[in-house]
Amino acid sequence: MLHNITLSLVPEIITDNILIKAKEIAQFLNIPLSDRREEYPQALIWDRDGLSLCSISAKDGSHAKLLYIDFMGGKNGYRHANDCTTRQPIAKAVGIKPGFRPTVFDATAGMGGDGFVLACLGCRVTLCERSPIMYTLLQDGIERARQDSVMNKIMANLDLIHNNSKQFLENHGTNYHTIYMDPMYPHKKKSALNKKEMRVIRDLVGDDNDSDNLLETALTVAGNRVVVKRPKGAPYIEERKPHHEITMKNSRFDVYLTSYL
Ligand SMILES: C[S@@+](CC[C@H](N)C(=O)[O-])C[C@H]1O[C@@H](n2cnc3c(N)ncnc32)[C@H](O)[C@@H]1O
Repeated sequence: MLHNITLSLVPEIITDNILIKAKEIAQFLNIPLSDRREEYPQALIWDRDGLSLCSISAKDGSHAKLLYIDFMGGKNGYRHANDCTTRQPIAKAVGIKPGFRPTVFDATAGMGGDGFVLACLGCRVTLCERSPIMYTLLQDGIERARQDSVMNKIMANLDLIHNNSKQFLENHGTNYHTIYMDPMYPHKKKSALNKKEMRVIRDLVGDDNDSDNLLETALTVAGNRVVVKRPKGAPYIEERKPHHEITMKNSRFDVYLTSYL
């Protein structure tokens, strides 16, 4: 049971269908569905824009959005419109080549941003997320994008599953050319997590301290390669040196080629 969080609907969107769906979400998350969100420090608020995780002010019950997944606007919309070329580092890292689009298992879906870019570039991507709240927010973002005629074509490349990726890969991992991982890096100082969203996700899901086990499994099942995103200067997972690295301003991709293992 998640503590101190409720699901709350704004009155103007309430219909019978939405109420049914809201009850399903509350049951899945094991949280109350309440119209008294001022009694909770955090709430998943469902309004005309969709679902967002919000902090609630104890003083006056006002809310501030912490996490909201939008594939059509914001950073994702910008990347789709202006930055979706096969020259970008993530495309090279996962093994996109002229005439070849790898199937990708994104083992650490998070906000879905990296998986979305790969879907825009024509890869079939399976997003896997173990945090029930992150999964619920992602599902909502994907469903909204599917209602848009342009986005729907890209979203057809994206599947979403709720699971621990290690467990899923043990049974189905050989179906993918590339396994992609971007685990939360255990920063000592909070300030090192520069993006506000990443700080919120870390508060929600904690550090992904089991990423070494995930990498081990990924390396045994991936068809072609495993790609690990790391902050610049971070040690390799398990001190395992990759076959090559692609470096960017603040981060890098460690690329492990399964044919050389
Ligand atoms: C740093 S975020 C990923 C950000 C993502 N690349 C993006 O573009 O938004 C890491 C996410 O991976 C998820 N995660 C970590 N280990 C996982 C595992 N073994 N199975 C499923 N999800 C996992 C965490 O819950 C968290 O939401």
